[in-house]
Amino acid sequence: MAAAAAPAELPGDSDAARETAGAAPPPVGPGPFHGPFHGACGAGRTGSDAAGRSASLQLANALSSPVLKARRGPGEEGGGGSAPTPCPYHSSPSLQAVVGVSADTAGALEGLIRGSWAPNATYALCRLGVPDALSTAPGSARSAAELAQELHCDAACLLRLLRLCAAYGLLQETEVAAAAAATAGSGATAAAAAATAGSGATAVAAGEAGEAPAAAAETGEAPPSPWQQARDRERAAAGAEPRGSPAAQPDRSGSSGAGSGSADLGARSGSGSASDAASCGVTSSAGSGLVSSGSGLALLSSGSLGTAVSGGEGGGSEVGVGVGGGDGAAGAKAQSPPPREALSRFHLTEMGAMLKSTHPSCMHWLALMLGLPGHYLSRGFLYDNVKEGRMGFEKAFGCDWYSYVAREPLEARAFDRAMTATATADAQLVAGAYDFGRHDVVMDAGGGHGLLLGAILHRHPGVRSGVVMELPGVVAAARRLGRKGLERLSYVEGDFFSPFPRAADCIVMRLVLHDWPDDKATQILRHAAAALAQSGQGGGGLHPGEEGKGEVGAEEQQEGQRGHGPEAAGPGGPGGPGAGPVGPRAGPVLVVVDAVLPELVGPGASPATVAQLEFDMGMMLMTTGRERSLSEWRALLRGGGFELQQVLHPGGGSKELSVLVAAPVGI
Ligand SMILES: C[S@@+](CC[C@H](N)C(=O)[O-])C[C@H]1O[C@@H](n2cnc3c(N)ncnc32)[C@H](O)[C@@H]1O
Repeated sequence: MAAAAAPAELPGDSDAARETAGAAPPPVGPGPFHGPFHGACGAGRTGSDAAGRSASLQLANALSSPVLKARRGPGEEGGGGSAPTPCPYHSSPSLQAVVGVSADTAGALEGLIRGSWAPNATYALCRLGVPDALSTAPGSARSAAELAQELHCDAACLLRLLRLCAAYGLLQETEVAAAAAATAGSGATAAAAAATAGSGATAVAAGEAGEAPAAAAETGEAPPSPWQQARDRERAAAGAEPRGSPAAQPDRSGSSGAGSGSADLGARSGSGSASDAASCGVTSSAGSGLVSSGSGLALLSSGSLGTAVSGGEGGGSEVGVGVGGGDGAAGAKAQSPPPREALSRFHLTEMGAMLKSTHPSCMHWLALMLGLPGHYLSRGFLYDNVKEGRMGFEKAFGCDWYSYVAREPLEARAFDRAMTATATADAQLVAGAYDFGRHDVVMDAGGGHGLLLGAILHRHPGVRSGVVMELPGVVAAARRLGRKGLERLSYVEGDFFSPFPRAADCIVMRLVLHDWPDDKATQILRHAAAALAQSGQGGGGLHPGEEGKGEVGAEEQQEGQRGHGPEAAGPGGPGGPGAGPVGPRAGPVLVVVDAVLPELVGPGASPATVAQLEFDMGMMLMTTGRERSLSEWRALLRGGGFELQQVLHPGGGSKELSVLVAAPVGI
């Protein structure tokens, strides 16, 4: 009882305590796992010397080895017939871990446990505004320091985030000095600066000039800095061109940040003379907070004196640029090289550009949604969720997800637009997977901003009209987004837990049913079945008394915002693949677009399955919803009045959604 009442003890605590209590003395000497096996298990215990203990550990190592055990064969354990002497090391959990766990498996498990920082990193990147502050043009790359100043954040920390994001493929890192070197040779300012600095000044930034060590020796330039040398070695190991070779030089055509045809930091100053950087008296606060910027470098180029740029809020950083600083203090300051955040520049890759807030993919919003507290913090409540069987989100925030977004405008906006982002990837696939053109009225229930329905209408001219049924707030947002070119699309306010306000002969639900547990999903399905039945009775219009309620007319769509509305669905419109002459009308159907989990899961599951199962955790935490296997879908649909007819796999998308086509039973 007492033990059970000790809440602070986590599973494994008591094991750890036992291990500590019975722990073997620490190994002495060169360590137990070096050198050949020799001696017997008890040998180390009879002697008190370090060598004995070491031998004992070696023995423990050997005895614990599954390979040796297998070689010895049964009955040989302990050797010689006498009872084996218990070895304290043999039973040590630490030693067992070392000898009994494969490094590959342990490494894979560690990787799994640590997971990826990508959601946090992309969220931070977007929230800081980095994608919007960068472009894809290599020539307009900007230093971390410059970005930090503009975005009011810490330059050194930002640099580290940017480098991680570069490794994810979102950014490309280049060097300001390498670009600068391209122009420094002929730069009048460089020469003037070098002359002003006087001989004997230390060339602090020449290591950034973009030369390999050998080339530097030939030209008499200062050797590369240690971190630069380390990177050169990394590059050489990776088979890349060494720095300074033409292939390793960044695109110089647009090195605007450094200023064209002028001198820059790290310029080649010639043997024994001061580098431009040294002569410019670059200063650094406590050696860490220096901020340089494209504009700062431009000032260098134009020979401005005494330019000081203060860093952002947290950085406490500054750059002091003083061409012609001949005094001893300036020379001493110039000894410390400019920090990397002033030298490393970044531009967006094509993938990174999708994180701009203006990009039509809306990935910016997906990154925000996944990093904002609603999504990110609720993950920390997974244990509680499983332990108590109650939505972790509710435990974390005291309400359900939809109540939460109703009071958190940023999360609401991020959520709605993130839905559009994921719909963008699926819209074309889904529109082409099923012949919607055989239906008269297609309704997307819980259809968000209407991007999927827009793609369907665009691709299937045979559909007379499409209607998105959504919550009032979403319909209002959709009004602002516009639907230019899709006059057949309308929006209607509705609640799918009540009778649908309109009838339709095809009802689509993408990522709707997975939001809800079976009993709620069954309610939605029954209302959908009723709306389909209504269409069969000529009830394609509004229900009595519903005329005009919440309907968004074309005249209300004036505030078009490019890129987000259904017209952004992309190619594949009328005349595209899948479009064709209007054929015979089909019977009423429900088209569910959702994940289908495998019935059994084990090692080797596809990345899509892993993504689906991870999504399932999100559903459990935030919505009480769930992903379902095919047998679960079939049962759910049957309970809601449908018979599953077809399962289509259009492929693609991050978690490979399936298209389930079901017919209402008894219509
Ligand atoms: C996970 S989102 C999917 C949105 C869209 N179908 C898509 O694929 O992008 C679920 C949608 O259901 C809507 N929704 C939630 N509760 C609803 C209700 N009671 N009636 C109608 N729509 C609702 C939400 O506003 C949200 O847009």
